[in-house]
Amino acid sequence: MRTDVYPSAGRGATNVTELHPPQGDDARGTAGTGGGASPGVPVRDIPQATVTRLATYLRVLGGLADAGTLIVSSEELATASGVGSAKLRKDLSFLGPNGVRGVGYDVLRLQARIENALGLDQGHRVVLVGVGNLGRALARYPGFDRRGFTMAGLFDSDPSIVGTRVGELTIRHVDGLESGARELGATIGVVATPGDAAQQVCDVLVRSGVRSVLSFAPTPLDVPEHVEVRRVDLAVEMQVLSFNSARNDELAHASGDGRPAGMGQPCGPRSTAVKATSAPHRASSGKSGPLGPAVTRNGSVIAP
Ligand SMILES: NC(=O)c1ccc[n+]([C@@H]2O[C@H](COP(=O)([O-])OP(=O)(O)OC[C@H]3O[C@@H](n4cnc5c(N)ncnc54)[C@H](O)[C@@H]3O)[C@@H](O)[C@H]2O)c1
Repeated sequence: MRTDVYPSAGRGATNVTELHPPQGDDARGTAGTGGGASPGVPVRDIPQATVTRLATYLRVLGGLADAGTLIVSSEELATASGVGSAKLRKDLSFLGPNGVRGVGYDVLRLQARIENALGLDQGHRVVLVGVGNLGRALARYPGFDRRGFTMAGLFDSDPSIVGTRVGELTIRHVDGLESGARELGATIGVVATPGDAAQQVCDVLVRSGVRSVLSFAPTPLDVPEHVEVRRVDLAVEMQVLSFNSARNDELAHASGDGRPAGMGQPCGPRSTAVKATSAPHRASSGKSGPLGPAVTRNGSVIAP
């Protein structure tokens, strides 16, 4: 890790987070990149854990809106999001008055309110650097667009793929990243290069004016104070799943249902995801499909 360039940031700095950061409600959110017009608490004061759940509510609301559902109760929305309804009401209270007691939430209105708080209402233009196995898969994913993220530019250093197309986009050489990202109006940079190239790529993104970086590289990144970095590590996610599975076994053992404690059944029917999938909670919109993915007890949404 370099520490010379941005001495006030870097690993452990408050603006560098791992995917699924500690869920403590004390951590203040980072939703202040946009929005802020909600008549509730200023977005900078929304706890990070709430910000994460707001993104989940937004996904569920999107499914409801697609299915033509107009109103959803807090219980339905909470169940579909995998949280308790009290927590959901508390989360939504940060956005100001929402919903009508005994009636529910206006789906489109709440969607717009959350988008505003998360800074999504203007949309984001994304440049992706490193169009290898992972980058290519991300570049092809159609789901970003409908959630407000437009894949605007692809960059790589490999001359054998520069000039080739992925979907609608032509891969550009990374030498043109700084001017290209600026010209494309990129607000988010995705780093999918090998670790040894990630810092250099990140520096160029920062110089181009990008203020949010999502990195899949296994190395920590140093960034100036005004830049937000999130690092995604699927191995960490699987370690969390592994831990939860072991904990569930222990709880089952302690409650005497006869199942052995320990990690002996990682794929068994007690896995959180399988259990949630086998008995998914659906909002009673009268339609079976609008909520799409099944939801785990702890709030993660399992994509279909
Ligand atoms: N976080 C996770 O869960 C996770 C999962 C898979 C992969 N990864 C990481 O994602 C990264 C990409 O993995 P992959 O399997 O797609 O690798 P890959 O080798 O298939 O692709 C890497 C791409 O980056 C390009 N590249 C290399 N140096 C570059 C530079 N300086 N500028 C621009 N482009 C450059 C290469 O030409 C290649 O196209 C790796 O760092 C890998 O460790 C993370």
